[in-house]
Amino acid sequence: MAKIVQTTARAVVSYGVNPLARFLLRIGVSPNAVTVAGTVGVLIGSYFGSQGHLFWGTVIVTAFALTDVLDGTMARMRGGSGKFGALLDSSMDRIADGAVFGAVVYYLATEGNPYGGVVAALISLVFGQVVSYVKARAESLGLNADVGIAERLERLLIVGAGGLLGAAGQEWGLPAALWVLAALAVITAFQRLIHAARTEPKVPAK
Ligand SMILES: CCCCCCCC/C=C\CCCCCCCC(=O)OC[C@H](COP(=O)(O)O[C@@H]1[C@H](O)[C@H](OP(=O)(O)O)[C@@H](O)[C@H](O)[C@H]1O)OC(=O)CCCCCCC/C=C\CCCCCCCC
Ligand SMILES: Nc1ccn([C@@H]2O[C@H](COP(=O)(O)O)[C@@H](O)[C@H]2O)c(=O)n1
Ligand SMILES: [Mg+2]
Ligand SMILES: [Mg+2]
Repeated sequence: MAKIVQTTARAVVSYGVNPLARFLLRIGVSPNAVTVAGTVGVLIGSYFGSQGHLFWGTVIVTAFALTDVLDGTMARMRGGSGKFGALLDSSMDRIADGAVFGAVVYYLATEGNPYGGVVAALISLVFGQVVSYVKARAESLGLNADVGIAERLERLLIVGAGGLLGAAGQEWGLPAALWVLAALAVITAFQRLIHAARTEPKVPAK
C-alpha cells in the first residue's frame, strides 16, 4: 500500500518537478544545494507550526518537503546519483522529520497536551526515526527492510492532515492523527524487523 501511494504521488508531482529540475540545473544549482535548502525551509515551516500557525506551518513544510523529490530528480537528470548525495538526502530527512515532530510536541505542550497528543507525538518522533534506522542498518548488513505500512511519505501526510484539521479549529484533529501515526510507526518498525529477519540467508547445517 505504501509503495502504491509513493508511486502514484511521485508520478503526479513529476509533471511539475521535471521542468523545475531541468531549469535549476541549467542555472547551475546543484542537487545537494536543493537538499540543504529544502531542509532549511522545513525548519522554518516547523517553527511557524510550533508557534501555533498550523495552516502556514503545514503549507511551508509541505512546499519544502516536496524538494525531496526535486533533488533526486536533478541528480538522475545530471546522469549520476552520488553516494554522498544519497547520504545527505537521508540525513536531511531525519533532521526535517525531527523538526516537524519537535514542533508538534512544543505546540501541543503549550496547548496543555490535549488528548495526550504530546505522548503520541513523542512516540511518532522516536518510532519514525527507528523505522528509518532499521532500514538503513539492515541494508548495511546486507538484509532487506524496505517494507512497511507507514513509510516517510505516509507519516508526513498523516501529520499534515492533522495540522490542517487543527488549523480548521478541530482541537482533536492533530492529536487524533498523531495517535494513528504512533500506532502505524510502531507497527512499521516491527514489520521491517520481521522482514529483515526473513531475508537473512540461512547458514547450511553441517
Ligand atoms: C504543527 C506543525 C504541523 C506541520 C505538519 C506538516 C507536515 C507536512 C505535511 C505534509 C507533507 C506532505 C508532503 C510530503 C513530501 C514528502 C516527500 C518525501 O518524503 O519523499 C520521500 C519519498 C521517498 O524518498 P527517498 O527514498 O529519497 O527517502 C527515503 C525515505 O526518507 C526513507 O524513510 P523511511 O520510509 O525509511 O522512514 C529513508 O529510509 C531513506 O533514507 C530515504 O532515502 O519519496 C516519495 O515518496 C516520492 C513522492 C513524494 C510526493 C509527495 C507528494 C505529496 C502530495 C500529495 C500526495 C497525494 C497522494 C496520492 C496517493 C494516492 C494513492 C492511491
Ligand atoms: N542531493 C542528492 C539527493 C538525492 N540524490 C539521489 O537521489 C536519490 C533519492 O531520490 P529522491 O527522488 O527520493 O530524492 C538518492 O538515493 C540519491 O541516489 C543525490 O544523488 N543527491
Ligand atoms: Mg530527495
Ligand atoms: Mg530525502
